[in-house]
Amino acid sequence: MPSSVMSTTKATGGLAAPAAVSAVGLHKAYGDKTVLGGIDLHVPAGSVFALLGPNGAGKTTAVKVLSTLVTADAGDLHVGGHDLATDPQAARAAIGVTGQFSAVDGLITGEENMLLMADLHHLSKSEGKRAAAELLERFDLVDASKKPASTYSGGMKRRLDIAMTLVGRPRIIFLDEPTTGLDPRSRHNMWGIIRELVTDGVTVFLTTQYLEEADELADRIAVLNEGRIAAEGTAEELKRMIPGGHVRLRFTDPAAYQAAARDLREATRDDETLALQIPSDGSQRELRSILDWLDAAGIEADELTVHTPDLDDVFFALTGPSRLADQTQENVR
Ligand SMILES: Nc1ncnc2c1ncn2[C@@H]1O[C@H](COP(=O)(O)OP(=O)(O)OP(=O)(O)O)[C@@H](O)[C@H]1O
Repeated sequence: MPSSVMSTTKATGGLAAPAAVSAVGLHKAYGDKTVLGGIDLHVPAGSVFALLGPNGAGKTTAVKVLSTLVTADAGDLHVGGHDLATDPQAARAAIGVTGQFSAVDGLITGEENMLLMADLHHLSKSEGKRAAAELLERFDLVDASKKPASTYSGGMKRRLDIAMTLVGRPRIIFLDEPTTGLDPRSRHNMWGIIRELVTDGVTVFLTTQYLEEADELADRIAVLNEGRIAAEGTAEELKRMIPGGHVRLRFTDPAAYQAAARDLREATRDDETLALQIPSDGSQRELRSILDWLDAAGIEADELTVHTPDLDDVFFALTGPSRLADQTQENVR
């Protein structure tokens, strides 16, 4: 199981920040199939929010509803401060959407796609040309700009899609599975692009099946399973929700190791590396009690590391078959 040395907690985006996207009781059914069973979402402005879930969980449906492409059956929904029920036009003006339902037209060139977008946003000819040139440059598409988009690689198409979205200068961007099908290099490029958007103050609402992606990018993550939010929090909070975390103490002095091992009965010993593994949720309270205990016993460990389960563990525990989910519920603190 991958481990991480304590210290990195991402910014939470600050819950006090005004919500760029908020949903209370979002419900959507197709016929008698409930796709979203009354979910709540809160995305602070300027943050990255990841909706994580397996195939068919309802991620795309959530994006379609929140980006006004599909209407909800129920729910109090606000995007960019606008009520989707009463003012969907204003919400639409604040957002950009890219993803599985890409806007890229393969028959025309990248540049023509950009200019078409500029037209749709009522930019003047010169403004449109300037915006297209700037964005094509920014997304490394200048060389390909005169070629039909159908000849672009998957990564180039996604970049063009985002570039087209940015023509309208949206403050909130929905990215539906932005890196699905991309090779590792293109995926990392896309992550860089997303981080850059956030630096510019844009709020990013992304859906993904990749835990690593949510872990890399998101301030907060909601795990969607069968139309319900199974868990919500920062990556670190989610990892702490499931068992498997521990604190590892490593010693160089065999006597100190033996003394600690004698007293810490719940610890698993590794006599070869002089390391003790203590089950722990990695919380500040538990770490303090371990440190206090070491101090009181006059024992000095040479290294203390906190190992938390990774998001894969969280994902499987929360989105697996019901039996597994029930078992996890019992373990959630
Ligand atoms: N227009 C529709 N009519 C009927 N059922 C639909 C429609 N759109 C989606 N669904 C159903 O809703 C469920 C959720 O679909 P959705 O596309 O939102 O899931 P997802 O989490 O985005 O999955 P994926 O990762 O595969 O894209 C699926 O069972 C799907 O078949």
